[in-house]
Amino acid sequence: MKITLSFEKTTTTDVSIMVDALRASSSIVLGLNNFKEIIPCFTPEEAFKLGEEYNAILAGEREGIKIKGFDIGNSPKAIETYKIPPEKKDTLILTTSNGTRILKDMKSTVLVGSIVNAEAVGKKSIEIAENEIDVVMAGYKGNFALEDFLASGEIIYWIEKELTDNSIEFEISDFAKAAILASRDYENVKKAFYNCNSGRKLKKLNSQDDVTYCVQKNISDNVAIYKNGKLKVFK
Ligand SMILES: O=C(O)[C@H](CS(=O)(=O)O)OP(=O)(O)O
Ligand SMILES: [Mg+2]
Repeated sequence: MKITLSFEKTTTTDVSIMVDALRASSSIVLGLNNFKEIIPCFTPEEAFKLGEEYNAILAGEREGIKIKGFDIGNSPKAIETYKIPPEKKDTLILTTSNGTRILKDMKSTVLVGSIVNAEAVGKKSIEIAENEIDVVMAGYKGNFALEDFLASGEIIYWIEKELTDNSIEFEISDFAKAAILASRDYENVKKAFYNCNSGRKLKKLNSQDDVTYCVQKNISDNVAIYKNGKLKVFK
């Protein structure tokens, strides 16, 4: 099994894991506790159209702030605890600056991962991959994002552990190994989540609670799979 780490675009047609730790991946993984399906889309206009078509709830942000006319921002906790009105379907339309955009061009089997489901997504990726798993950091508008690197390291740590425990031969790229090493000290990981660009930006927007929520390790067994334009829990 070959394990790699990439930025924005995947290098495989086998299995990719999209990682946008602050906050899209966490919103998707935890949002699936409340919504049966999440439809990621790329513009607010598209979201409004899909919202009507599916009689769905709208969530998303631009510059970290809830989009005008939307029901929820890109807050994992707000999405997870949102009370769906009886006249609406339990479908969520989600548009964010980075994570949902990254999903668009992936031709592989795509799972969604973060710190909150690192063990679950790591193990599931091994079950379904033929010979390659590529962990893909979403980043921030074309730039490297520290939180995605650290969350990817946590996921790859679990992939390596599972492969070792099951005596499956593997090869991990040096970039992926670097992410594992960087992610081992959990206290430092937490500090980094609060002090990275996205963490500081969310603090300024009074959304630091979301950082606290997103940095919790393995609180969910949900593995989201992106298929036919929809994200659902992969069973
Ligand atoms: O809402 C988010 O957390 C980010 C955008 S920003 O960093 O707050 O501007 O979007 P995401 O697609 O989850 O990276
Ligand atoms: Mg992000």
